[in-house]
This record gives sequence, C-alpha cells and structure tokens, in this order.
Amino acid sequence: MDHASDAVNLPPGAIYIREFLSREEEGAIEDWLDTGEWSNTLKRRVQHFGYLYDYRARAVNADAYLGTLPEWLETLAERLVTRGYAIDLPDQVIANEYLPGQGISAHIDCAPCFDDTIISISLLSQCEMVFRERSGSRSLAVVLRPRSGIVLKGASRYDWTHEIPARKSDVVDGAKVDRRGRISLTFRKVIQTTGKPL
Ligand SMILES: O=C(O)CCC(=O)C(=O)O
Ligand SMILES: [Fe+2]
Repeated sequence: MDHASDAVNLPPGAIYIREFLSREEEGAIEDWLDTGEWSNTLKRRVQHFGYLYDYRARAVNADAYLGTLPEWLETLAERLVTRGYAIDLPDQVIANEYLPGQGISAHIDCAPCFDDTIISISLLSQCEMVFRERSGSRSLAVVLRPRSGIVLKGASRYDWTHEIPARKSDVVDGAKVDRRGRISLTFRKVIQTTGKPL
C-alpha cells in the first residue's frame, strides 16, 4: 500500500485542507460537543446534527429532520462554501468520537442520500484514512492531522471506499505515533430522504 504522510497522494477528486481549524476552535468544538448528547448505539460515540442518519436503513428517513445546524456548525459549513470546498451549504453533520483502537469500516457515504461533496474535519489526534478503489486493486493511505480537513468528491467519493483502521497507533513519517482520542465532524448536504430502506 502507498502511504502518504501529508496528503501528497490522494485518490482522484479528494482535497486535503491543512489547518482548517485554529487550536482555539478545536478546543471550543470539544466544549460544544461536551454539552451535547452522545449516542452510544455504535461502537464509537456519535452526535447527529441537521438530520438523523439511519445506519441500519442506510438512509435519511423522511422524519429525520432535527432542525437547522447549531450556530457553531453553521459557521464552519459557511466557511467550507466561502473557501470553495463545497458549492451547496452542508445541512447535515455527524460528530464521531474514536478512542485509540476504534475506527470505521470501509464504506462509501450513502450516494442517494447526500450530494457529491463529503467533508470530514479532524480534531485532537492524527489517524490514517485508507482508500480502496472499488473496481481495482489500488489502495492508499493518508494521514489526517488534527485540525485538517479532507474533501471527498468525484471518484474519491463514489469509486473508492474509505475507512479508518481500528488501531492504537499509526506510522507517520516512518515513526510510530500513538493515537489519542479523535473527534471528526463530517459535513454533508442531504439530497434525498426516504421512509424506506434503499
Ligand atoms: O472520521 C472520519 O474522518 C470519517 C467518518 C466517515 O467516513 C463517515 O462518517 O462517513
Ligand atoms: Fe464516510
């Protein structure tokens, strides 16, 4: 597998955003999430904003609307648009918390549910994200640094799966680095809701 330490080697269509957040914002987001309610239904803790995503149905159900994004997330969503990373304003965000040893298995974000731009912002710990081409044997790994963002659109969104290996450490620039607790915020725009599984 090809290892890219600082996102020189991304799947086609992906964009790596260095230092999307300041350290102050990173701390403030942690505090905002602390005041919210984490769901424990998955192995990792999550909070959903805007719309609830139904992991079992792999759908955004018709009754899933939770309301507009809170102001602190709306500000970040607007920044993604003003900086040109998203064309339409994201209206759905999932916060994921990964303790060392936790990850997310290979997947493609629901294609009918969300538009073509998925953006994940990393906080508090590095981790490796692994991409695998669906109709091929290519794979590559990118180290996501705290406060960075990764935009998945085009082929990187639809033709490659992404995953975070469930490990306690990553190899960064040839050195083993222990993971700390990581939080990510994934921004999406809902384009289709349904009451039925897709
Ligand atoms: O934690 C991340 O950066 C990725 C999360 C993700 O892939 C997802 O929620 O679909
Ligand atoms: Fe994803």
